[in-house]
Amino acid sequence: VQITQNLLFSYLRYYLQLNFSSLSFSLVLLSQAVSELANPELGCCGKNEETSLDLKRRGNHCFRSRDFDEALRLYSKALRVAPLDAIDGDKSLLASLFLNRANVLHNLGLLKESLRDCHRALRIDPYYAKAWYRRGKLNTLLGNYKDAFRDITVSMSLESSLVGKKQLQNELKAIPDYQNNQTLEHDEYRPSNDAGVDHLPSVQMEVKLRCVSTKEKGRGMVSECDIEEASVIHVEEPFSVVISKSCRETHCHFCLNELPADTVPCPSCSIPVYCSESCQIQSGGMLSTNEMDKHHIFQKLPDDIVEHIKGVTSADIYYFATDLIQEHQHECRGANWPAVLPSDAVLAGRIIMKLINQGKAATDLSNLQEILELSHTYSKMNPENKLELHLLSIVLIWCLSKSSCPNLSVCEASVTQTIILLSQIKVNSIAVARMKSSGDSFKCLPSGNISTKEPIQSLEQIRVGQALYKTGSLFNHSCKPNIHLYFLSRGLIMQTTEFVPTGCPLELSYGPEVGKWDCKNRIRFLEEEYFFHCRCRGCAQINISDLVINGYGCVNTNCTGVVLDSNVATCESEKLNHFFTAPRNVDQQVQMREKVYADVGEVASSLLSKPSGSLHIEPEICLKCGSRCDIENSHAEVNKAWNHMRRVEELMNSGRANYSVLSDCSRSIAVLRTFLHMYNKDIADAEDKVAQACYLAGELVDARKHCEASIKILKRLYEDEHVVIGNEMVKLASIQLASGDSSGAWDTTKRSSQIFSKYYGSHAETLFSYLPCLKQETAKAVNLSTS
Ligand SMILES: C[S@@+](CC[C@H](N)C(=O)[O-])C[C@H]1O[C@@H](n2cnc3c(N)ncnc32)[C@H](O)[C@@H]1O
Repeated sequence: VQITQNLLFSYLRYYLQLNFSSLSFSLVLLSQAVSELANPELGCCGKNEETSLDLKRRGNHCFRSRDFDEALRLYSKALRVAPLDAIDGDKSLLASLFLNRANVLHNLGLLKESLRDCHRALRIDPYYAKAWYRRGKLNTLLGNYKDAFRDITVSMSLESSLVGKKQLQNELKAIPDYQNNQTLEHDEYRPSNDAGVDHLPSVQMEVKLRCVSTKEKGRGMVSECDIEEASVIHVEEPFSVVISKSCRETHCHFCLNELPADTVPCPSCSIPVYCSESCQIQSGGMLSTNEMDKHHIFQKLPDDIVEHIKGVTSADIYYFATDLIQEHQHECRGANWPAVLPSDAVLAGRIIMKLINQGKAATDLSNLQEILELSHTYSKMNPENKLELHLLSIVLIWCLSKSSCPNLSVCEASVTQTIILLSQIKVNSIAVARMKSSGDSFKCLPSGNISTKEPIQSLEQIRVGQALYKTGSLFNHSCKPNIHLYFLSRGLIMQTTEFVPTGCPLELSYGPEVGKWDCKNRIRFLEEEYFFHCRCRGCAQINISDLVINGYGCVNTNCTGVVLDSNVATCESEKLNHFFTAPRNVDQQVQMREKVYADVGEVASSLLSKPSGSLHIEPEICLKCGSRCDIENSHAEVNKAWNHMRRVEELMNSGRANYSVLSDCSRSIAVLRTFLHMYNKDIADAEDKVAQACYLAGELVDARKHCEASIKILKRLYEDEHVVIGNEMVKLASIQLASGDSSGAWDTTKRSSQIFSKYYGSHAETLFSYLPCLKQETAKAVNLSTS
């Protein structure tokens, strides 16, 4: 650590001489990470028996005082730090912790989770009578009577006292269908564990893609055939993935799905947690095996019961997929660098180790670029970004070589190649996202009713991880994408959102989209985050959305024209000029001219009532009637209205929404509508917020009015069937449902489902858990109103 720090500081000093007066936030974080690496207190992420025992004692205390949530938390924490071989009394600490947690889960009504924990306790200790007993009870409750009978029989065989045996005999008799169970033949044991990783759909045989190269965008994917809308065009498992730091305690470190209550810890370090054994093994490898043959104690039992014991306690079923390179294994050596370093560096570490373990990368990493074949934009990065990459790569190579790969040489080649790898990760890795499930609107209550106490659902994504997909990274960006990307577990799925003719580029959005931001903001974002100047159709052609999204209204109250500020006007004029000045051959020029006239014509006729091609863009001048507008004044009024809206929002969040608050909101919207263009996105946002407030206050007629107003604007900014519109329609449907308009709600739900399946195919209902619930509720309401 000392050597690395010295190296880093000399590097820093060198760069600071080159006129770096202040360090960026990420560099401050990096230097903090290096100090943490050097801190012996924070340096070990291994197991700790004492801490685990203490957590167990505290968990027991909470269990006794019936604070089951806290007991669950403490036992799970204790499991994370319990060493594999630790003993508590005469039992394995791990096994007893799993059983204690099973008792808590049972009390919380989480029967399947509890059953899985019993199963875990028994795989560690097959003689654990209490675990067999608990398993039997749970299987009885779950209706698995045959298993219950066998579990309690095993528990009875391990029980030494006569009283205990008698009690268990009574338990056996209480199992329904007891007589039948005694005569049932043995059948294969089916494990009840492991939700497992979702399976990816297949791409239809006829969909064919090709990689082509262009001067403007480098390599990119195009279709080799006509592809229908909503077709799956590409599925891929990642080359490597890393979980987001913010999701470490809430999501599985392998499949990135939400963690269940019965989390599975890593057997050899205290950092990752998994949703199942299968994920743990795929990520970190297999540690323990079961030696069932030595269990002479069970030999007196009938054959079917012995088979049952083997089935429950055998570890064999978890050996599948272990030929994969486990991405966490090299991190699992007691060092804390994977927890301390930024995600980019941990991902780079995983990629390097995978390639070394596969025997592909040289130990000085000199062939890294050739193997990965990824583009990068190192030369376009600013010096501070570069400095960060240089420092990170030194730290990473040092950590890898010290903690897990002594063959890896810390030399110029390995550091240089790692710098390039980090810059490749910046532009090629993809954020793995999930739809946010907590805080969902109209949560389905157990009764199946929809609660109007919750805020309306909003389409919010959380970034659960970062992954490198080798083919996925060949798809270029467009602010008007024709494909959409989503995830099942770690797997990526790409689907067309419109008909794509043969030879057409297949492009997805890296974040910015027409309708979400105006052109200058999209361009700035892509330059800052991805270091390229966007050359997509959305940024090259004039479109209505870019003109109105941040536009002001005309001073002439009868005029529907738009007024632009100087930034937007400059950006939009450049688009117009670019088409006529960019060097092209004559054919192309004619084609482009026709195309741009067609687009401008569309904009002009629908919004500006100008003849095709006569569009002239000037700041502060209405594009339709030519009146001059005082944008500074409009801007000030709009800001005042927004400040007011924000205050109102705070009141609403603290539950103090009432009629006067709502009428204040309506006044603010009126101000926005006076000064902004009628399709300005701020009005849509404000309408949406007010709709939500009205919904919460039970003012459903107003809620509907505002929600519909928001949808109307969004349809102008995006396309009619954009997923954003689908999301707004879900809100509208819930308002319609609450206000008794069942047929309207039914219709809206149907339309939103169509939109979601265009974007998420058959997985729409799995990914948006509220959709089936809403469908069910609207169908029920329609049936009620017609019967
Ligand atoms: C994930 S890679 C896509 C594949 C890449 N074109 C290649 O050759 O490997 C992202 C890089 O592609 C280029 N790119 C993608 N979309 C672009 C766009 N709309 N305009 C210009 N360049 C683009 C940029 O160089 C960007 O850094």
